[in-house]
Amino acid sequence: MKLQVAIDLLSTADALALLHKVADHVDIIELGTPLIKQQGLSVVTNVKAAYPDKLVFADMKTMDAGELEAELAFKAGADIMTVLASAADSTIAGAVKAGKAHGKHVVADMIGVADKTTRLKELKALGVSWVELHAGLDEQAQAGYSIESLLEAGRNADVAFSVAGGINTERIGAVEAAGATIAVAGAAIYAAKDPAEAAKTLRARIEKHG
Ligand SMILES: O=C([C@H](O)CO)[C@H](O)[C@H](O)COP(=O)(O)O
Repeated sequence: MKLQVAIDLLSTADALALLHKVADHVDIIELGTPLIKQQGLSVVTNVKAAYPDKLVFADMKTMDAGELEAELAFKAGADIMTVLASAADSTIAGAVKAGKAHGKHVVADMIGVADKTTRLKELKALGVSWVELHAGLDEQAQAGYSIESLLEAGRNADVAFSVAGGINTERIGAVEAAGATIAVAGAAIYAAKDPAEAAKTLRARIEKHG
């Protein structure tokens, strides 16, 4: 299983400072939606220039104009961009078309999708590279939040998936056991006292589970 760091900081300088500490321990660098909204797509270009050998993931959360927004992300240097799974099929198909034209990946973010089983099948047919089973920051803040419903959807999925939603050292083993190909960790790394140590520990948990 690969490790993706989600950077939900608000400046390119802070993102680069964090990456200086953690890049060696992660496979995929995600530039979070708030970061892209604050800095624009220049943050994607700057991070890709600094880390050309890493996969750079632009968390666009595109809801409309799929082909256009995917084009913008890929032209800025992203290797992977996200479209919302709740968007119209035509939006997702447009993003996938741009992904194919650029030889890059489009990921469908399942945030807010209630009927996961049906949508997962449709997304596979639409040709996304993988789906992200995701509970966003607001959902995580609700009382009684559990990652289990994401893992259950993953166990039953017939498509490659990543998981995002408060992954930490306690939860990452269950994420891998559910069959995820990528674990996404945001706050567990960027908000840690020692981000390098946090990323290293998450990586070690993955290696321990094989
Ligand atoms: O995608 C995310 C969220 O919608 C804000 O942009 C997070 O990056 C994702 O949830 C991973 O972060 P953590 O949940 O803090 O691990």
